[in-house]
Amino acid sequence: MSTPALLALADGTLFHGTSIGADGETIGEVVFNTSLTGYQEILTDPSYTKQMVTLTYPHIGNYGVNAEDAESRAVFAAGLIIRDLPLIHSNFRADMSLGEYLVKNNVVAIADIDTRKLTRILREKGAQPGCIVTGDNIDAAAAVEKAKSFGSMAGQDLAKVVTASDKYEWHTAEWKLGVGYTVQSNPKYHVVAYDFGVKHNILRMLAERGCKLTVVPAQTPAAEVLALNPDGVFLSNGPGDPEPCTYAIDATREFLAKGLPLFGICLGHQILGIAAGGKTSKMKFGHHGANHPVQDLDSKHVMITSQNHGFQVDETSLPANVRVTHRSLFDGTVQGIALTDKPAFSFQGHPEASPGPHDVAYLFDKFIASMAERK
Ligand SMILES: NC(=O)CC[C@H](N)C(=O)O
Repeated sequence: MSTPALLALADGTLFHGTSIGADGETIGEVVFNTSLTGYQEILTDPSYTKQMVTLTYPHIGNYGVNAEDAESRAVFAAGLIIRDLPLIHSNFRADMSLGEYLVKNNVVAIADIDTRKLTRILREKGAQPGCIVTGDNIDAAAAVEKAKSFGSMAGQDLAKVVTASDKYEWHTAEWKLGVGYTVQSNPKYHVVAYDFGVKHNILRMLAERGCKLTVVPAQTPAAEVLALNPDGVFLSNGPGDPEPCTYAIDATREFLAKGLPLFGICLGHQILGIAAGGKTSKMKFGHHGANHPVQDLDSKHVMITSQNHGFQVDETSLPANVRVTHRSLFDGTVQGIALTDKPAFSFQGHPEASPGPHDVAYLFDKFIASMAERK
């Protein structure tokens, strides 16, 4: 017999379904993601801390879960909400089913609800807090109150919560079919990567391109990083609101002053935007998916990109020395910036994909080129 589960939204909407993960309850901000595949990478993306993800694609779990596709050390999403978990999974790389993985990682998750209705609510009203509860005698009114108690993602400094506790070196490069993960044994550049909740594929793509990486905790002062004598500094993705990450914003200002090559992704992009003099704001429901069109304003190329953000850099707040380089073709929001007087640039979406298309991978090459030029 399957265990019942309830998803309650802060606005009082109730979705009755089936528990497909751990028993218990969880609260978080509910966001919808339009990726067709990549549920394992999404669950393990630290940027989803305190967020529960609903996938708009109806069948989730078809190809199971494997040991190689994790994007970090653990599952960070606060919960999973799907339409249908298939009875069987099938893939030559799979070690277990999605349901087994959710139980093993203690993730509360619900299936058999109308995810189209849920997505319409989030699109019209904006991302909102929710609560999933599993079990036979669920108190729906209490679940709505718990959802309301979550408050807002605005103002939450979560990068310093999920970051690594100590600095470490990273050498793993990209995954190759029939080989698995490869190792960078002959690096040309030393990059210090700030871990605000870094996705592993970013580190792998930098290693693949000839970088030795020293990954440092979010609150590492600029002086400690400069003492490592890096060729460039990378600012990672991460959860929460960028504005309270003053430690990272201050450090970034110091790197800008030194003229070090800088590359930021997602939270790292927002931190660069603030450090350069701009402002960020919370979006209505953000961008989460692996199928969002973005235009490179220099080449005019349109790329299909991976996205996961709920905050944005406000275009009108940017000073004269910051140029908008990329734009979302969904809503016109800023997707990339570059400083006109420093070797620093950033992207709001995810050039590392994982999951998603690799259309924006050229930005990693651009970062390598800016380090090569300075050397
Ligand atoms: N993936 C990310 O780095 C997300 C950045 C930030 N937490 C946001 O929601 O906008």
